[in-house]
Amino acid sequence: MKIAIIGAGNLGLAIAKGILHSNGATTMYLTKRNTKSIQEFEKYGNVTVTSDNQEAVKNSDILIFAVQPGHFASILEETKDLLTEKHVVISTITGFRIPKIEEIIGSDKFIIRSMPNTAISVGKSMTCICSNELGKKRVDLAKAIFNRMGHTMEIPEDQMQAATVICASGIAFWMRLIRATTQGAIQLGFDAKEAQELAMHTCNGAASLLIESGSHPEEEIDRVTTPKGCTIEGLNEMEHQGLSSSLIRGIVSSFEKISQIRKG
Ligand SMILES: NC(=O)C1=CN([C@@H]2O[C@H](COP(=O)(O)OP(=O)(O)OC[C@H]3O[C@@H](n4cnc5c(N)ncnc54)[C@H](OP(=O)(O)O)[C@@H]3O)[C@@H](O)[C@H]2O)C=CC1
Ligand SMILES: O=C(O)[C@@H]1CCC=N1
Repeated sequence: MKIAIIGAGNLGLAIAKGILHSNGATTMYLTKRNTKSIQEFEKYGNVTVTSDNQEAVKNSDILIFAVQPGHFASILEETKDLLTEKHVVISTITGFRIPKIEEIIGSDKFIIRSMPNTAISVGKSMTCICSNELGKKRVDLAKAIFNRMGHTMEIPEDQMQAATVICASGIAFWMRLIRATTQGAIQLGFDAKEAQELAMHTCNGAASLLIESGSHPEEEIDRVTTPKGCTIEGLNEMEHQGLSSSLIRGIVSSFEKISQIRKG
């Protein structure tokens, strides 16, 4: 597969690492305006680093756009005349709806909207996908690409904004929870390194329990909460302090912010 990542920033480079570590590309173009910081990627023999988006588009089939929302329209304008039937346009751009992409490049192109997260760099992204009408013929291809680097779910475009919050921003939310747990562990006497190890592996174990057993979180909580024990004591205190409520409110605020980005 000949893949171009247009906008090799935080997400673009995470995708590049995921693809390179899973040997998912025959050739890869990485673009950004200032290429100095990513020059090292050329050590992979099949990677070309350039600021020339048109060169990347001409020499690739799968185009993954990972630029800031405000830059996307002009980059599509710059490259649209080079798009042919070989190209699959994959956008990761927050709040940029498919009809808006079609307005610029036409509805006769294979368009996929994807929402990965930065865990794609280690092959653990939860990636949501939708497409335009024509792009339905390339959804399986897009899933195959992203399944190599985690788990995918096809969803209607109307749910993409919510998926952005839960899956993409979600990485930051979970990081903060792991960090807070680490701080608690330090207060209880572990050194910082041990504390983080305890927090992240316990988090990993909790997610794996659900993924592998298919059980409901409350079922697993019931298995841990000894009557009159320490777990229920801690859990109830967290809820008195608004743990679930603050998470839900944060998720909704994040969702509303995307509506503002879209209007902007
Ligand atoms: N970060 C994340 O976890 C996620 C981000 N997203 C979405 O992905 C997109 C990228 O986010 P993120 O990676 O955080 O942003 P970054 O700012 O880190 O990356 C954007 C990159 O685009 C490059 N760029 C800007 N203009 C051009 C241009 N004309 N041609 C080529 N490259 C260009 C910038 O480099 P330079 O200035 O050198 O050109 C920069 O490296 C956003 O739309 C975001 O909403 C979606 C899911 C998760
Ligand atoms: O914070 C943001 O706006 C982007 C979209 C999701 C993750 N990062």
